[in-house]
Amino acid sequence: MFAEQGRLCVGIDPHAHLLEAWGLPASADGLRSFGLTVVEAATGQAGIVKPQVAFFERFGSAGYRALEEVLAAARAADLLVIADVKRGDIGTSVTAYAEAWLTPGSPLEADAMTVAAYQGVGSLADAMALGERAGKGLFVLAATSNPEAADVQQAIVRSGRRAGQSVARAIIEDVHSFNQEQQDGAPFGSVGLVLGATVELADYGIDVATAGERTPALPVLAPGFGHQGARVEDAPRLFGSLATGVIVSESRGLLGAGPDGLAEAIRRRADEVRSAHV
Ligand SMILES: O=c1ccn([C@@H]2O[C@H](COP(=O)(O)O)[C@@H](O)[C@H]2O)c(=O)[nH]1
Repeated sequence: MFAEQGRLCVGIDPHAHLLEAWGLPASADGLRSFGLTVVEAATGQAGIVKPQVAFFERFGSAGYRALEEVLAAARAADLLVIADVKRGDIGTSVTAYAEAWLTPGSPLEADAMTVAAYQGVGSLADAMALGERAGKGLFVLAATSNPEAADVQQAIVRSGRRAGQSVARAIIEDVHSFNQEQQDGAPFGSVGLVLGATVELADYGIDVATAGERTPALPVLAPGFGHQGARVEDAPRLFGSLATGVIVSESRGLLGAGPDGLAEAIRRRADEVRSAHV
């Protein structure tokens, strides 16, 4: 999929101001139209879409019904779907979240989901194993794109085998250990990281020159392009050896061109991503 369709991930973030600009109602029907329009515009141009589930949750069960249709349409169009849900909890509960989003045939089936390791990467172990068995993926938040997160994510772990590493670095190492244990000959691990394109990974004690030299390779979901200020041409410098696994994720910067100019904006950004050799 990476080779054929490239690494651009188009966010499906139906902000209220975008619904209005697109001439859509602020309702579950508006979300459905918005999501289906993004899916249509991305098809054949980008390989991946990422619905931001928060916007659908605002409309309760009707929002979830709209989301189910958008997920099904994206998967039917052969787009990979990353459900941006950022779930985290004790192990048994986070596993139930994984069952909801990663079980084949489930109403909310996606190809991957985002999860939070605040309760420890170990709390995600069963969910990660479930994803691996189902041929699905998880992206664990590590160094996120929002500036408020730096204090927590750069904090130094005090005990255990990751002592002395930043929280973000420790999460990367734990995820890599899981992928190594599961290794099945696939070039990429089933679990990846969220590493924002707005941050300098050196500030987290991560050396991008070597961080990506791993087998299996680490998938990286990289939000922060466009509206948050990161530029596609900077991706090779920002991610270094991790760049082979980077998914360039952008929402508002592309969605602002919609609905009429969205397909063209996606086409142009997908070309930029290819030219940047990410
Ligand atoms: O570190 C993170 C993790 C997730 N996000 C999500 O990505 C999109 C970004 O939207 P833009 O409009 O391109 O800024 C949004 O859904 C966030 O919740 C992130 O930005 N940073």
